[in-house]
Amino acid sequence: MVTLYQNKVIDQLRDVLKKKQHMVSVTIKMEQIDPLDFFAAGETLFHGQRFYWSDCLYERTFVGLGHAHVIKSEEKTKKRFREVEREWKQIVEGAFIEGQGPLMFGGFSFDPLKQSDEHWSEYPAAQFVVPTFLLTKQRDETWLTINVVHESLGQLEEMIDSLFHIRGESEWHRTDVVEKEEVARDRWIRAVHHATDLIQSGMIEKVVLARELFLSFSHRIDRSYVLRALREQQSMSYIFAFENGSTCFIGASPEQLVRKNGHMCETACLAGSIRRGHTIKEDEELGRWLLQDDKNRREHAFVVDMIEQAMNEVCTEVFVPSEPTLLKMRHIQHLYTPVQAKTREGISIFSLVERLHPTPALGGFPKEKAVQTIREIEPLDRGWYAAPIGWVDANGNGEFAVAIRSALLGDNEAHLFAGCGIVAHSDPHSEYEETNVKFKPMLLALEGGRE
Ligand SMILES: C=C(O[C@@H]1C=C(C(=O)O)C=C[C@H]1O)C(=O)O
Ligand SMILES: [Mg+2]
Repeated sequence: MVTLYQNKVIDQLRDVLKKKQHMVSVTIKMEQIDPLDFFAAGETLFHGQRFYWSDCLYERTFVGLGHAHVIKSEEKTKKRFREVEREWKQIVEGAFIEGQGPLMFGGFSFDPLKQSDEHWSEYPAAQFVVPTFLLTKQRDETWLTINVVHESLGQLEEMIDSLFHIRGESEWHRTDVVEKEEVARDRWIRAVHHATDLIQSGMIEKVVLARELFLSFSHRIDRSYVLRALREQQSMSYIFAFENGSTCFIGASPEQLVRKNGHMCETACLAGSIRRGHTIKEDEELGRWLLQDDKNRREHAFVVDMIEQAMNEVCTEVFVPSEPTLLKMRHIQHLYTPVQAKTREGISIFSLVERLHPTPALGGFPKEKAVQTIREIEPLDRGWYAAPIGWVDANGNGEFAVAIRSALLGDNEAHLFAGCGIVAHSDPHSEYEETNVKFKPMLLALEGGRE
């Protein structure tokens, strides 16, 4: 499939590598291929170095194989966003580009100051990768970008050969769950009580508390299988996977953090939840209830107010609808307010991410106090859960989702995460039930599609 262009590309790379540029990035048009077959084809040669991303509207899908360059930051302050931005600019400026240019994909941790758990050890405060091979599918067109830094051309030829074997008939493997454990369930319920006390005493107004579900499996989890299940089951979601060493962070999130294209940018307020109904009638009743429920409207309003203010500081023409609507996913419906704006001169996607993360949908309000409260009372390390994950291209355009409805996969185990917004009148039992609904997308994909 790549072979038609293989010799031409290798020759091109050979020529430009002679110029000793820091990175060479060449894009060629490819035949149509399912991006998941491309992801699966990297299983052996690029295991631990793959990523997958598709946006809510399937406008763009990216699959990365191999690491041409890795940008990492262990910085525990907001400097991490600027460090990544600086390094990315340097790479782009020093690159020889033919075609669309390189793109990097990665994410940030939720809170670098939180004591880190062993299972998140491969996920630092920030990490982005520029893949050796990037497949881009945009509408009906498919492109392959090859980014080369250190690899010898010999290795590259071998890698391209291996991609030639993609036949679009990958085998998928399902594995059985052998153990399911609600981690620190009682501590989480106590934390919710604690949070409502803090809110009622006026210390804080909203705080989001998350908990963990641990699963172990009879066999190795097939990441391509899980991605395919997510793609089939969770329409209108960002589907993502980021492999790092032996683990893979994966999910299907309905929540956009920010998208930037030139000066135009979008973000979204998503908070307030209820399950889907079993019948259309029940579903509509639940939706109407959600739109009018005081507790959920409060949860949502904190997010709208904060995002509107943050955007007004760096944008013009900020448009925020006055009332939320419903966003209905397979298992859950949310209150939703989309926001559009035009960035001021010199405002990068990194500064938007820095400003927005975490919104009160994932942190709380006021921001600093909420993050500190989470750090102190939440019985888990969020790692990259609930944090920004996404891509940035050579022109500084890109998109980030909020990495919820997600799990960290090891070989035979999975850590699933789900949280909910606690406000003054939150009832721990209903919040607990809300997290159960939010675990469903990952559970269904991992359990092999049985509901
Ligand atoms: C924290 C999560 O979801 C967030 C919390 C919501 C809520 O409490 O109503 C709704 C959407 C998300 O912003 C999660 O899914 O883990
Ligand atoms: Mg909620």
